[in-house]
Amino acid sequence: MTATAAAAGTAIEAAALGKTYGRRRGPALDDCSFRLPAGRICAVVGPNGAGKSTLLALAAGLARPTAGRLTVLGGAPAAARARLAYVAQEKPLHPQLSIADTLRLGAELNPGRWDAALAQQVVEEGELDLSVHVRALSGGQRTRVALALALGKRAELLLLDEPMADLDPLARHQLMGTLMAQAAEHGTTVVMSSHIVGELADACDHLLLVAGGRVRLGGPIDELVAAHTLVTGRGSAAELAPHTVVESRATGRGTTALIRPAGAIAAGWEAQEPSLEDLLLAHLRSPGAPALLTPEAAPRAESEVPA
Ligand SMILES: Nc1ncnc2c1ncn2[C@@H]1O[C@H](COP(=O)(O)OP(=O)(O)OP(=O)(O)O)[C@@H](O)[C@H]1O
Repeated sequence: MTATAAAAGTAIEAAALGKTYGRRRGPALDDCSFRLPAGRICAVVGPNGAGKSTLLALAAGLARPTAGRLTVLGGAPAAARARLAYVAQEKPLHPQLSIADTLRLGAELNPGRWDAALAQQVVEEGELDLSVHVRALSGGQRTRVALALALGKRAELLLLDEPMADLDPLARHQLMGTLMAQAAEHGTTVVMSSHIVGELADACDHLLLVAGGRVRLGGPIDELVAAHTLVTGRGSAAELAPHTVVESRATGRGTTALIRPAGAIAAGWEAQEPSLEDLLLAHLRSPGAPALLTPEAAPRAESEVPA
């Protein structure tokens, strides 16, 4: 693959990326390196304060890194602004505008790419009256209007910060369906942070786990899950030494551990594939476990990156 072709296939690439807010604070992001291929539906997961919103704001070009390098759609994040849509956690909209005026503003700000029919469909599926002012909407209704704006922009990259958090289960299911159908039809890359594992397992094919400002896991979800094994046995955790032990816990019957196997698992241990939830919980409980980036999520060597 040529350097240009490789760049065309990359939505976001971070190399030793760092962000510190103010001199007195520790870094919100520290030495983060990863690559997100274009066309993926990527979940950004991590505990409160992990740096997820910071990463999305940097990718949206709304904040600047204090260390390292971040490339979005092949260039600087600010240069990609017209081709990406960002929905912030607090879903900022103009409260004094009606929904109709909000969509009209979306059309004016995105000449040549605005999909009025799609934006209107997203609003109408929520049975919202277009003449109602944004200030009169509930949190979940505001989220719907913010997603209508983002989808109407027909962006190549959607950056969604906890998009579904304040939606009721029906609205969540329905909006997620619209989002996934649109992304599949247009090859859109979607990056969304969430704390709801069920929502991610259904919708996302790629994972970025951030904890303590660092990337702990990155890659296709099925590859990350397949790289781990959940073992249960009467022995002690010490017997699992040849493998990378992400987390081990003493249970009534012996030990349960999530490992990254290095070779065969000894007799006496029952092995099974973990669920995505097993994987996330074990890594969240063991922030010191060695990080894992699959080959497609690993950043390219400097020599492969186009100037
Ligand atoms: N504008 C800001 N000024 C100062 N510190 C900030 C700012 N934004 C974030 N931080 C700090 O950076 C760290 C990462 O915050 P961030 O909002 O990125 O985390 P998060 O993973 O999105 O958390 P949550 O799941 O709670 O939304 C936190 O320690 C937070 O206090």
